[in-house]
Amino acid sequence: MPSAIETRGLSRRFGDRPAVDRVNMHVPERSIYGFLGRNGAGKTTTIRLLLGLLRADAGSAHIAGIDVARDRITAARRVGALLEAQGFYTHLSGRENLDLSRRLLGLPATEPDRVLEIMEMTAHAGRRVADYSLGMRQRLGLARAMLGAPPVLVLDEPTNGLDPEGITDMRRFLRALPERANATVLLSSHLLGEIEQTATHVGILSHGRLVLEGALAELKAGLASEVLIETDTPERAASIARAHGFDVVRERDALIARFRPGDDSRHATAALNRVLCIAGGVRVHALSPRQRSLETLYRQAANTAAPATLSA
Ligand SMILES: Nc1ncnc2c1ncn2[C@@H]1O[C@H](COP(=O)(O)OP(=O)(O)OP(=O)(O)O)[C@@H](O)[C@H]1O
Repeated sequence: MPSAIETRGLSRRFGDRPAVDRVNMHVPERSIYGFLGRNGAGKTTTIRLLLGLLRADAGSAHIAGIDVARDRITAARRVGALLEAQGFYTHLSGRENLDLSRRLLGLPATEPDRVLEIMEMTAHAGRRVADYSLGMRQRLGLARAMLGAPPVLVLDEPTNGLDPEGITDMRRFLRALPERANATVLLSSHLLGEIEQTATHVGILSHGRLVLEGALAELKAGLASEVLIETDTPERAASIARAHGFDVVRERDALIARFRPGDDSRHATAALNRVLCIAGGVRVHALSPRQRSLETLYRQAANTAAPATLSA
């Protein structure tokens, strides 16, 4: 599948600290790519590099096939962004704000109405932005990012600060965007639930390194299945299971057995049960399968990127 965004060895330091460290990113066309990482992981710096707002120290970034460093203006025309500061004139209406932006971009006069309709904002277009809810402002921001129909949309934490209803609303728009706007969406967030519910692909950034990337469903399918062991004697259960070759970990108060990827989890659970109850005499109250979640992927990926590996 062709890439809407592609970076090779993309790097940027601040002082002697790498903020973005040799990142090779592939965002497939028409995907919703969840760009995940803790605060300070380097998401915003990567986005600024992609938008040509910051120069890379090394490596390259291509947006819709255009090299951002070589042809910043053309690359910028292929990407629409919704960043934190929206900068609307609040005494003007939504439509007037969009019209100002479209004039600056030299786009046809029909553009504001086109994007307002995509974002279901036509009915509110004549109202002053000062009277908009935060959710409506975010929708207007998204509409503005779509002016000129760029093939790539970059959205930085688009649900930040929204109330639950606004979040549900925004997620619905996000999921529909590739189809409605005929665009690829890079969605930056530090919220796993957000990405899990909207993204088709993920890239996980940790200490400036891209530690995991791929189609979310495939990554989840590749995860080993896990079961939660409920027992009154977790220490004993863990040591018996380990002695029989099971991979057992403690997570806060829970005891988890992780099977190998590809293992039949029903057989593996039965084998674990035999070992604990029959061979070990452990009283097991329950062995419950755990959902293969983005959280597991995230935890495993983040653990593979200790800061010690970061020096260039
Ligand atoms: N202009 C700057 N000068 C110095 N250091 C910076 C600058 N911008 C970012 N950094 C540092 O680079 C690292 C990555 O920051 P960045 O803002 O890209 O992370 P982030 O993943 O977007 O986090 P957040 O979600 O908090 O915005 C951090 O250690 C940050 O302190």
